[in-house]
Amino acid sequence: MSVIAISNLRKTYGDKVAVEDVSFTVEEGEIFGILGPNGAGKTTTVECMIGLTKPDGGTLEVLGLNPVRQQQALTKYVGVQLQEASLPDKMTVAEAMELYSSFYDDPADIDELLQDLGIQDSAKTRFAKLSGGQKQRLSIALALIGQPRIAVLDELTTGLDPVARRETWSLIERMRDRGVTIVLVTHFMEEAEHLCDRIAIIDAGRVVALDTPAGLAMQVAAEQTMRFIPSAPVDEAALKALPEVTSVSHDGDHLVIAGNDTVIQAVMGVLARNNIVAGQLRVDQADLDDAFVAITGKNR
Ligand SMILES: Nc1ncnc2c1ncn2[C@@H]1O[C@H](COP(=O)(O)OP(=O)(O)OP(=O)(O)O)[C@@H](O)[C@H]1O
Repeated sequence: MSVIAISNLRKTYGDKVAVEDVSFTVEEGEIFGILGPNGAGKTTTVECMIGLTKPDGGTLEVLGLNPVRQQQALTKYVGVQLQEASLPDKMTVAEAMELYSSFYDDPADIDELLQDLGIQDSAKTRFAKLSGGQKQRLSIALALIGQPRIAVLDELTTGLDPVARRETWSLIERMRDRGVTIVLVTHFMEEAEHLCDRIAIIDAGRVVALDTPAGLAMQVAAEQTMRFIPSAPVDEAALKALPEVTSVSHDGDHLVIAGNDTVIQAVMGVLARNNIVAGQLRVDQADLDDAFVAITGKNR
């Protein structure tokens, strides 16, 4: 079941087209990633989705509500953690949670949520004294206090060290396990690959690809490259004659063979029949990073 449906969304600021034409749907219970270069229109898209920004064109429906006309109703069901969210320096974690919880008719239990997110020991700590990781946990807690059905997280792990980032990932997974649908805007390929069920790549205000992380990688995975040092001279003409092989070249002692997704089995078969061992074998397969670069045509 779709919980978010965006169709031909358009938003301009004066002459500047922030979102040209964006359409996608988000299914209940999934982690949906929005990926794209700087200035692609990701934040504008999610701001329109939650009713913070009024679109110039297109239709949006979130949980059956219109974000423009029914924004107030929508806030009950959608938890939001936007870029650079900040609280007064002197406000403690517990005070922030109480303040936010007062906005909702049926808020989550504050102690339970803090415990779940591992910041119960910081309940009396003031915002200014929290570490980057603790601030992120608090922002997740605030996004969840209203027991939302959808959580929108924009650049949640930017600025976090790798350990804190991985901890945040497991929090996001726990959120999903509670049944919350998650829309995640991210710059990190690894994060999208690890967490997202599906990803929309947005470039220059348009969706240029939409698939699972593996599906996106597959779009550019037609070619694989294997490199190895053969234990004895190889009949290169025989390798080149294989239908799976597109090229055979040398890099020092290494033989470099490119081909389709079954090239490895084909080459290994020839080597085995000739009692040749492939030393220091390395296979390079296209990943989401390659897909992103290929799809957007931009190196990041
Ligand atoms: N309030 C605004 N006024 C004018 N231009 C804006 C405004 N908000 C966004 N833009 C422009 O619209 C374009 C899309 O911005 P947006 O913030 O949606 O991109 P983004 O993909 O989220 O980028 P980033 O990854 O850098 O956060 C950018 O060129 C941006 O400068």
